[in-house]
Amino acid sequence: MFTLRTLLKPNINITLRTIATSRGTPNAVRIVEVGPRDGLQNEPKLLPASVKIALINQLSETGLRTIEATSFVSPKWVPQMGDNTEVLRGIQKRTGITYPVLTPNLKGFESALKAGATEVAVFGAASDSFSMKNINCTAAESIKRFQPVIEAAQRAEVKVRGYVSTVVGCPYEGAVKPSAVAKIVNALFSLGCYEISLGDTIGVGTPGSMRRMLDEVVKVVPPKKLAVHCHDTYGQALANILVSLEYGISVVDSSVSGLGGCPYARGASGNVATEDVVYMLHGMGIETGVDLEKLIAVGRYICNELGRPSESKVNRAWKGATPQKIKENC
Ligand SMILES: CC(C)(COP(=O)([O-])OP(=O)([O-])OC[C@H]1O[C@@H](n2cnc3c(N)ncnc32)[C@H](O)[C@@H]1OP(=O)([O-])[O-])[C@@H](O)C(=O)NCCC(=O)NCCSC(=O)C[C@@](C)(O)CC(=O)[O-]
Repeated sequence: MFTLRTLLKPNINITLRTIATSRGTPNAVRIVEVGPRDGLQNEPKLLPASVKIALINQLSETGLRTIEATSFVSPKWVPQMGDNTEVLRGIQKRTGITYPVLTPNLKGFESALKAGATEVAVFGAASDSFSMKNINCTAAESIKRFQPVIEAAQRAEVKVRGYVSTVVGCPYEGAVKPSAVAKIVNALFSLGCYEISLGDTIGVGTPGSMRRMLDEVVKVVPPKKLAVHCHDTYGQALANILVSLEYGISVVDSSVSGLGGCPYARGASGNVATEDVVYMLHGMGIETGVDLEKLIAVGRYICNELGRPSESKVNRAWKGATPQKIKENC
């Protein structure tokens, strides 16, 4: 049964275990911008491909090195991503930037390859109910489905990232056991994914539940091979990212202006906003290579297209301060 109490269970061992597991906060973080995919996939109104292309091209100017462009999933399941080939072919691909796409099966992988993908991602979950709703198979079945995708990608010299959803809580099953997360993380890593992104799909995690989960996961995959993917439903995303940094994780997924949500996770809000993550990291002296001012302009562009205010607190607060002024202030 899903209860917040289980997720918020206090853990008196946190301090001791944090000291024991802390690998030191990294000096630099790579941000994986998921706005064009995760951010837009849930939009009920179909956006023209030209807007998605303009969004990605503008993001390419901000210093981001990884921009998830689209997904090669069934258009019956996620209509918004039905223009995947047009988008991937239409963007200006910059040297030094990768544009990964989601591929749930071999059919998706083959279409992505034809459209010019050089990096793909498979996506599983730590809870069977979410996996069934999302990709129509259990977690164990998904591993069997991903194996030929990863093999085909290896033959084509295409890098594969692995996602694990519901790493803390599942909208259908409630609290998820850290051991279940570690099991699928290990399976994806063993299959050949170069990095595993840990998704708090419905944004219910707290620093306590993140630590309990990470304690198990870092036993099977080193922090350097992990990323975190936090949704901000309960306003905990930045705190959870901070905890992940303490574990030595240096890759953070986020979405410009906090766009998004998963169509198969009721009530889940958008990803943590890239502007907010960059602001926090720069304030901590951690490099991202991202120009915050340019990013804010991109956030405003896409929010204007969608006709809604930005979900990023930094974007809303930004009144034309230069990055230098911000640096001095925080
Ligand atoms: C995985 C499937 C396809 C299985 O769906 P299925 O119905 O089990 O697939 P199937 O193999 O039985 O095929 C059924 C139909 O789909 C077609 N089909 C089959 N595969 C493809 C494909 N790749 N591209 C295009 N079409 C495809 C196939 O050709 C067939 O067409 P029909 O004969 O009926 O005309 C389906 O469940 C699906 O597309 N799910 C989409 C899930 C999705 O995109 N979810 C959102 C992304 S995950 C996420 O947001 C979480 C994450 C990653 O951000 C991390 C986090 O926050 O936790």
